[in-house]
Amino acid sequence: MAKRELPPATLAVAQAVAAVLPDGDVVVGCSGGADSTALALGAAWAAGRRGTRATAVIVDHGLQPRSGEIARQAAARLGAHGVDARIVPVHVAPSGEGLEAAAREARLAALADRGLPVLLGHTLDDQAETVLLGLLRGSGTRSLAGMAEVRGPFVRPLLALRRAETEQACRDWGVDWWCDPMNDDDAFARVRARGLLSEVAARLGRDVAPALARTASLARADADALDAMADAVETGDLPESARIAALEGLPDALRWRVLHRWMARLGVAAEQGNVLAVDALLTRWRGQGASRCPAGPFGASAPTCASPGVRAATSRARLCHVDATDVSQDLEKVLFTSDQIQARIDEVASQIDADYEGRDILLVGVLNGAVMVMSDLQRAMRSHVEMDWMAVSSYGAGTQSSGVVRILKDLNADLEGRDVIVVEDIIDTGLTLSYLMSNLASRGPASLEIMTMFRKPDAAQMEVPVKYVGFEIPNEFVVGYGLDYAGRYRNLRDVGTLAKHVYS
Ligand SMILES: O=P(O)(O)OC[C@H]1O[C@H](OP(=O)(O)OP(=O)(O)O)[C@H](O)[C@@H]1O
Ligand code: HPA
Repeated sequence: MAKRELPPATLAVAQAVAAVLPDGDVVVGCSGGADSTALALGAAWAAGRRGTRATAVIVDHGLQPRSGEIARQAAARLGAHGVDARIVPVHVAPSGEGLEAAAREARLAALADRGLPVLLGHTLDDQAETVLLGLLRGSGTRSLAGMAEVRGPFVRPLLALRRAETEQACRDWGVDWWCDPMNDDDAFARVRARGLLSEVAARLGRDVAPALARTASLARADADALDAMADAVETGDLPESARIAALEGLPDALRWRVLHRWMARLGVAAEQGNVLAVDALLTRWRGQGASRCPAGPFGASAPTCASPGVRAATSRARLCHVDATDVSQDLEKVLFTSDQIQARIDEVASQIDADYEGRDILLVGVLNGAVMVMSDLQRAMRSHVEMDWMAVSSYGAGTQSSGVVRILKDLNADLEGRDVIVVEDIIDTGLTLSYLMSNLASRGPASLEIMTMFRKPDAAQMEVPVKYVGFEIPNEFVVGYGLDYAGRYRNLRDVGTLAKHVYS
């Protein structure tokens, strides 16, 4: 058939195939539907002009009651139009990925079996559905990239054409096609996506498929470029600290890809939550401990991240496991870094030294929270200090003061005539210290003052005279540097606000 004899829709199909037709013979995957029937006819036309052969292969999955008959009818229709058509029966063994995926695997394997390029009949509408499904999967640029025009032996010449065009092309060629009832079966995600696209188009008053298909080609170009850049990141020969610095310096898009590959290689479930948890150890490490990730779907049952390779690659946090429960997810923001806290402790210690020049001081720490500040403060002081401890509790496992202060452990020291400074991690409502101060004042100290690392002025319910304050902070629940929530987070070096999802 000469080109000028082809009506517009058939010409569009034939030209689309001719534009990408590989040299030599090809196989055309054909289901008997309009898309692949038009593709087979277009390929036969284009191959004929080149003097090569296009053989339509109809894979019979044996999954529908009349599948053999349907395949024979499809072959006959093509044969009547001069297309060489073969039927290849396959056995579909259900796999963990579901029957649809297993059928697809078996089909592609059968089509590629001859070692020839394989043309597939996916259209722009299929591409739009694939992008929508990818968007809902939420795995980023790659999942928006849809189907590639060429991937391995598979070539998709019709990605720029609409389904309506392939149907029109079949009509123009005078060939009937098979309407697969599965295409209307809502049990399939793709069918539901198709319905959703029609609804979106109706609601917006415009066809959205072309925009989604354009998104696919833009996203594919971006994803290919970023993947190539991530492939080129090679930190293997660098010492650990340089390796960490090299990764830290990368933009998120590259660093996450590098971490994703590395975790996948170790058999760890490299879903984004886990990647971010590991990433936080690299880029936002503030003393949080190891992070544990479950093994990936094909990995061994236990995480393999305890290997020295894992530690070397990711962690100055001495990472030994990788986990989505990494505490960085539990913090909303860091208010004070360890360095800022230490610098402020030095200032307060100097001030106390100056105020108590020539006097011995008894520091009374309030367990448990004050352990860190007591330890750092006294080491920053030049004065002679003794220390003693009280244990009281008013918060228990919650984020609100119970208002009832209990002495869990009393002092060993006698306060009579002593210069006493009570050391606290935080004053919040003031209930704890207001109770404690009147209790301690009744024991006859020469002087009694308070040093607290943090104070929340907006939360005060009781006025407590505080001589030394590290930092005033907003009225938010904070953790780290001795401050806990339900016993956790005390060992973080920085102090940050606790994300609400942890306690709501
Ligand atoms: O000003 P307030 O509202 O009374 O809160 C301050 C108190 O709360 C915390 O103790 P917590 O009872 O939580 O025990 P902990 O030190 O063992 O964490 C903190 O260490 C203070 O002692
Ligand atoms: N964090 C931890 N413990 C506390 C707080 C806080 O904000 N306030 C009183 N105890």
